[in-house]
Amino acid sequence: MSDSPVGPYQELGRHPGIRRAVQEFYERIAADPSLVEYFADADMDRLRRHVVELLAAAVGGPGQYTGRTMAKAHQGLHITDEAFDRVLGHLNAALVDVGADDRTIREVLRALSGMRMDIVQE
Ligand code: HEM
Repeated sequence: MSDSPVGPYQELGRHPGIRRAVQEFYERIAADPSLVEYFADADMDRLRRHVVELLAAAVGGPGQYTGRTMAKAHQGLHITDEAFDRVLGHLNAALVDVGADDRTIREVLRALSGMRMDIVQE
């Protein structure tokens, strides 16, 4: 019998844990006056579903990301570096809230930081 390694996907509580973190994340974004405007026309159910898929895949979980590319999804939104940093800050706080450990949080943030070039299009 072999032990199954506990990776960041398991540590986050698999899909249920990731869904809770993403719920928490968008509650924080909705409460941030500097960000709400960006999301005014967004389909939030689709967005949450796609972010869950993307995060799960980013931490080695099963399933596929079925949304648009990051460049396409954020095209025309004029997202600034400052807005990007605030969004990552809310994700960090949401992950702390759901009890993720530091190592997992660093791993998630590192994976997403690499998407800045595609998302920030001032
Ligand atoms: C690493 C950071 C980010 C990730 C991983 C991310 C991820 C995503 C994903 C997966 C989607 C859905 C794409 C689809 O449904 O096809 C999306 C859409 C969207 N994102 Fe981001 N995002 C990030 C940063 C940001 C920032 C900084 C903002 C604004 C300040 C933002 C605003 C939006 C909006 C408004 C949509 C919806 C667009 C629409 O439905 O028309 N995102 N994002």
